[in-house]
Amino acid sequence: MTTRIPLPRISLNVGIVGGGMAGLYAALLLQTHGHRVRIFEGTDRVGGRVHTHYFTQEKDQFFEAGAMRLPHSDFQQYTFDLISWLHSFDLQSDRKVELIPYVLTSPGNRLYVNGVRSNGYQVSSITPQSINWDVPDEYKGQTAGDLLMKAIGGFIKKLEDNFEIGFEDLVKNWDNFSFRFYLVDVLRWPTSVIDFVETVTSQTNQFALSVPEMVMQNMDFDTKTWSTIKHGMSRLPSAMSYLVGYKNITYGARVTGIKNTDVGKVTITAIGYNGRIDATFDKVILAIPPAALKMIADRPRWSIPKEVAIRSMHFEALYKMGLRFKTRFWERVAPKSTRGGQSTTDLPIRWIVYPSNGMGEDGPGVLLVYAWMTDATTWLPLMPTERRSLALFCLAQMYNGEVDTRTKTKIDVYDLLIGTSDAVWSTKTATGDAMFLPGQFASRFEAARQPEDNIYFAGEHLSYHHTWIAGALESGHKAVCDMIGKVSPLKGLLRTGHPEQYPHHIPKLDPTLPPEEAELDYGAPLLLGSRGDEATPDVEYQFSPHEPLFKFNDGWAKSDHDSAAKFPLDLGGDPRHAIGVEITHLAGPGAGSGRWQAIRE
Ligand SMILES: Cc1cc2nc3c(=O)[nH]c(=O)nc-3n(C[C@H](O)[C@H](O)[C@H](O)COP(=O)(O)OP(=O)(O)OC[C@H]3O[C@@H](n4cnc5c(N)ncnc54)[C@H](O)[C@@H]3O)c2cc1C
Repeated sequence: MTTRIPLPRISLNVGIVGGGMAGLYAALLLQTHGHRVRIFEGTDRVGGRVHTHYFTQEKDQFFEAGAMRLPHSDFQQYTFDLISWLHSFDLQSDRKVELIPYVLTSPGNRLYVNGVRSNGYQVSSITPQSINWDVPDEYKGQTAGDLLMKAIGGFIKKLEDNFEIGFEDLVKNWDNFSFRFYLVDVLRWPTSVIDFVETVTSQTNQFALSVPEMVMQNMDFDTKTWSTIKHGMSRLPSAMSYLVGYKNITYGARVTGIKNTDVGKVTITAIGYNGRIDATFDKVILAIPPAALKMIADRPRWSIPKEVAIRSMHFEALYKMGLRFKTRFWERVAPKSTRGGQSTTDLPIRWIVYPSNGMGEDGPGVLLVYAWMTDATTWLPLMPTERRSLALFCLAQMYNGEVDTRTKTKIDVYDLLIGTSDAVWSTKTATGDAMFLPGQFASRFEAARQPEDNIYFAGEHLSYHHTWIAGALESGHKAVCDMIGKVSPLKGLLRTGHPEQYPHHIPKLDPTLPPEEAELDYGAPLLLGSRGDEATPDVEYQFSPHEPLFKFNDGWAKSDHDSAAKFPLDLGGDPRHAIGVEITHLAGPGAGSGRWQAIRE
């Protein structure tokens, strides 16, 4: 039987700043409850920290510059529910979001730490003894995994039993302490043991984060089954933006001003190469990282705790380089070939992640190196070509001289390289990932999430699950609930199964239908923009073009019901102002031309 959710008496016009996962999710949720949205995205693409870089359009020639894997834990249900919700639509094949297994660890993964080569499959089984790490005798035979679980297992158990009580307890008792302090002063671990566990299971200085942050990060990794998205994680924001409706998104629009109006609405100012737009909405969601929000100077001043939170919530840099080689040599090398998973080293590259897509295939393949925190920031001052040289130098230490079992030739990563693309997620561009310092869950989190008049806040940093897509979705859901009252998250009709098994017909999206008629027969009145888009008709806006070329309506475009479609869909961005990620492509000798080239995105 079909339950229809009635259209709300008042359909709100909501401006959303940021087209990342939090912003897109909030937009879809609002639309399914009959509200209209316009997303302002500063760059020329949606997805934010979900960003697949495609070296070529050939199969599996990509790397994930941002999010790459999804653990099947209870806490990640937001993401899987969203994906099954997307399955309710008859999306065309290049927008379908299909899960494939992600291999977290695999036989043949390596460990190269302290100059010792060891088996990195199940890296948590490494003991200090096995890699000559000098620790007091009673610790020599203990594995990194056991040590870590002894430290945090009790906290994780409490969270699993009852998340709310467990988390409150964790914050009340331990938030003011760094994880390192807890290990030294409470568990009395010697520094050498702490350094061993940190080096092998995480990244340099990660134990400087708060106890709750470390517990949450490890809890999410303590999951057996993982997935990734076939053909790249960008499929997810791409499908979402299609459903939001292309005409409801303005790209290249960096928001620089937010004002409360006298009649209780909110005006957003966005700029780009093509001009400036001022648009007034009933309500606004700011789904951008705090470093980006902080730099919007022209906005209301909120409470002291809120302003301190915006200034201080801690983010850490992340660094990834995708390297495309002529062969998937890591799958063919003797004796330690591998399919998927990751190797660990104390060399600057820290982790080598092997692709879970295209395993066993012939032809070129892409692997990536991945560093967090201090291990990431040390890459940033280097020139792109230096970064490439360093990555290759480290990979050569891991593989050069070993034999490719198929060609019987020696592996030389320099010769095999076709090209690189590296992604710098740094606080310079207002990203990285939220990783809270001591005291920040207790003193910053609630203040930062609190709505202010008609302004609401979202982003992974405002959820319990930092560094995950699920956290961004959870925050988008909370912002929408704060705005319109409690609503359910987006869920598929069935939790599992293929679209063909859904009990209702799968609606075809018909762009000619007006939105009011475009209802899914299982319920929500759908204002999804891909059908009957009318681009927020009641929104008052002014567009001030930089160039006469863009002049229409005597130099100002003002919305009304007849000319609503003129709402600019791209302000052109501003190449001088980097938002999000800096991506640099370098062609290697294997690219064909023999010249090594650099292209900056
Ligand atoms: C390297 C890396 C690896 C990761 N790995 C995983 C993983 O394996 N699994 C997982 O689940 N998660 C992973 N994550 C985390 C996940 O990607 C993020 O938690 C999530 O995507 C954050 O979404 P968001 O909407 O909160 O923020 P964002 O994605 O940062 O979105 C914010 C958007 O706002 C835009 N913006 C910023 N300022 C302005 C402005 N002034 N005006 C207009 N627009 C603006 C930005 O361009 C961006 O599109 C990873 C992240 C990174 C960086």
